[in-house]
Amino acid sequence: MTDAPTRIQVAGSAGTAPYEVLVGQQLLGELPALVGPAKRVAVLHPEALAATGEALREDLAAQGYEAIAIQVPNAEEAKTAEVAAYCWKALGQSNFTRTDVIVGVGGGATTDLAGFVAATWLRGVRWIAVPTTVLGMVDAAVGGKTGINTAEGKNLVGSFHPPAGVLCDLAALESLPVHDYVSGLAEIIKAGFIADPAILDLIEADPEAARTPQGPHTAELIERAIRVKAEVVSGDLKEAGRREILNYGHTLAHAIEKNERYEWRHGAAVAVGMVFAAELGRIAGRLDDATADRHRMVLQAVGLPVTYRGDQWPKLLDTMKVDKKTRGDRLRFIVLDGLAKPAVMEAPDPAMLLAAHAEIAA
Ligand SMILES: NC(=O)c1ccc[n+]([C@@H]2O[C@H](COP(=O)([O-])OP(=O)(O)OC[C@H]3O[C@@H](n4cnc5c(N)ncnc54)[C@H](O)[C@@H]3O)[C@@H](O)[C@H]2O)c1
Ligand SMILES: O=C(O)C(=O)C[C@@H](O)[C@H](O)[C@H](O)COP(=O)(O)O
Ligand SMILES: [Zn+2]
Repeated sequence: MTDAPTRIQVAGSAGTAPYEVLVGQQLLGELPALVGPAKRVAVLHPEALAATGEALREDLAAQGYEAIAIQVPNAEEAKTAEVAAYCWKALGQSNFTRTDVIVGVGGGATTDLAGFVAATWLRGVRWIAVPTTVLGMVDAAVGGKTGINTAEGKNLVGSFHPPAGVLCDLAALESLPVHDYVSGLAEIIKAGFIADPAILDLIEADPEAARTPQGPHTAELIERAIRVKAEVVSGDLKEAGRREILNYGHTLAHAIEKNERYEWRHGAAVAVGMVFAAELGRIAGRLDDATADRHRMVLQAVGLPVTYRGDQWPKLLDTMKVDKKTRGDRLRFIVLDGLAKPAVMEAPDPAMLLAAHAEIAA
């Protein structure tokens, strides 16, 4: 017998339906109920999860669905217009209609792509997220931000298209390489700094344990971070305001990812980006020294990076200009006015940006 899963509600907004995020073990039995009366199901998965994708496809076929598997490249290589076009072709060739359903199984890159394909195919079909990384569970699969990258930057094309449900099967984390597991901790730590400091206390108490799925607080950390995300997106699906707090650390992070040709994991870049944002807050006199220093300590304790090459600043600054929070020529950053007090900093003085950069420059 497995315990009943935890169910976290995400409210519908802007005309979208509410849905649940389930966290537990052996959740795939929940899939048919979510798929509902569709005739066809497309299981979109990365190369690394070929066996999982095929097992899921077979399972759905055994339940009577016309099930196809669409294999896409691992990680950010999947978040391109070319791969999206490949998926559209597969859907077209299987006569995929508006009542059919896409299931995205994988990390955040895969679910971002799957959601985007679902948002654009026939102007929108239902989709279900089955995240298999820490980062996917606590952040990417929840909230309906879907998208792909372009040559100019990260996530520049996309749509708000919430899933019909999210199944976080913690058993999937057993096969995740430690580097990827730890990368996901960055978004959990982000949730700690912007909204739920108990997360930071749990990680700081035993950072080594936080690095593994066997740690005593794994489920609690994941559920706490999901609750933060669910609460925020429930009130502001389309990022008209408060949702911007989820972008803490991301302005610089996305520029680093692009600069590294997406060879850095998103979470690693977010770790550096949060230290930068904390320094910006400190330099502006908005954030106390202890909270700013706490960023470096907790991130380093779990093995995340807190510095980046110092010679890249002009390129990073240039890329930050296309960040989605930018308005005209005004760069905007999420900073902290204190622990769990996120706020927007509008058009900071370039000298302040440079000073914050000096604090993260390796
Ligand atoms: N939509 C959102 O709100 C949102 C939020 C946060 C991040 N993101 C996006 O998520 C992406 C990062 O996601 P990620 O950190 O999950 O990385 P990822 O999706 O790139 O996955 C990392 C690697 O792990 C493999 N993998 C996935 N699950 C596995 C498993 N269980 N066992 C073994 N290998 C597995 C993947 O194939 C990939 O090679 C970025 O593109 C980021 O922009 C989106
Ligand atoms: O859900 C959100 O809103 C976020 O900003 C969560 C981020 O962790 C995530 O990386 C998101 O994809 C970034 O979105 P973007 O709008 O800056 O591309
Ligand atoms: Zn992120």
